[in-house]
Amino acid sequence: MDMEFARNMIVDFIRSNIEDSGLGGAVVGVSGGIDSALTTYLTAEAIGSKKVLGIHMPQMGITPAEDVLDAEEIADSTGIEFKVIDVNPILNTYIDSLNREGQETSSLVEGNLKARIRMSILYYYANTLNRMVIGTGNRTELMLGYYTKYGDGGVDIEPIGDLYKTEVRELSHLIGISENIVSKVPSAGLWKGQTDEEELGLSYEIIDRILEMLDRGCSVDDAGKTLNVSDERIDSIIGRIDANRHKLQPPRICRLKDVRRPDI
Ligand SMILES: Nc1ncnc2c1ncn2[C@@H]1O[C@H](COP(=O)(O)OP(=O)(O)OC[C@H]2O[C@@H]([n+]3cccc(C(=O)O)c3)[C@H](O)[C@@H]2O)[C@@H](O)[C@H]1O
Ligand SMILES: Nc1ncnc2c1ncn2[C@@H]1O[C@H](COP(=O)(O)OP(=O)(O)OP(=O)(O)O)[C@@H](O)[C@H]1O
Ligand SMILES: [Mg+2]
Repeated sequence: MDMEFARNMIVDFIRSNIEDSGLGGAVVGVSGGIDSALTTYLTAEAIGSKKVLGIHMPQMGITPAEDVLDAEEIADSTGIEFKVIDVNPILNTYIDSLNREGQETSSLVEGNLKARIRMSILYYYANTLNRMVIGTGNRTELMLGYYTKYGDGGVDIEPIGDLYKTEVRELSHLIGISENIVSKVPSAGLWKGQTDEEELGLSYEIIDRILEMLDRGCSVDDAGKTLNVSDERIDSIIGRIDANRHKLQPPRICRLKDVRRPDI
């Protein structure tokens, strides 16, 4: 891919979507990870840093301490407005209230809740400031459904949604995002020690090559042989794509056209 060309297209996409909406700017969740770093840089380039609010939302005890420093560095180098909001008190209030119902929970359930709390905070500011929430999902995550529905997936536009994770790294490198952010181990940060590649069972380099090959119509067999990956691993990727396809569709509506009386 011509990365300079892609960069210009993404910047134009952000600018024109915000202009067409009549909204006055952007709100981005800045985790200190590469996806939100790249999105923040491109959004600041598109509409000017003064119209971008970045919000870091750590969960004390779970979010690594260096993430806030990395998020601050992204804000400093782009010149955007920046806030830090601790999600712990909000999360604890939810969990205390829900635990009283006696239902058992899990780190995945609580992690998804945390992602939805972050989404609510971003929309609180988008509503208040008359701005758009900018998504940070990449093509790999969107194809796999590797995000929380209505959590980090609950956004207004997805500017980097057609870049594979490995292309996100390439473009971030090209625009000069600091090496410690570009080379950081990807993590959703939903529970302590979580990493994307451990949960997905393969590296992003391999996943992206599998996705590219499947996209070109290659068989599981061909992809497996070319990449030296077992059929089971490739099937697990296909399984994720199939099981999570609903996340990319609007909720299905039960259509009643055939039973509606013509005189009403
Ligand atoms: N066929 C279907 N049609 C319509 N809806 C369907 C459905 N199947 C499930 N659902 C709904 O979807 C729900 C499950 O989806 P969801 O709530 O998203 O939860 P789920 O997909 O189970 O979990 C989220 C996954 O994304 C990962 N994640 C989350 C956040 C950030 C990142 C990151 O990389 O930063 C990664 C996380 O580690 C986990 O593996 C079900 O409870 C149900 O409500
Ligand atoms: N602590 C956080 N503070 C603010 N936003 C967050 C936080 N954690 C997650 N998010 C939001 O959720 C998005 C999805 O997380 P994800 O981990 O996929 O992206 P990333 O952290 O930017 O990059 P990486 O995948 O390499 O860790 C982030 O890009 C960010 O917008
Ligand atoms: Mg992350």
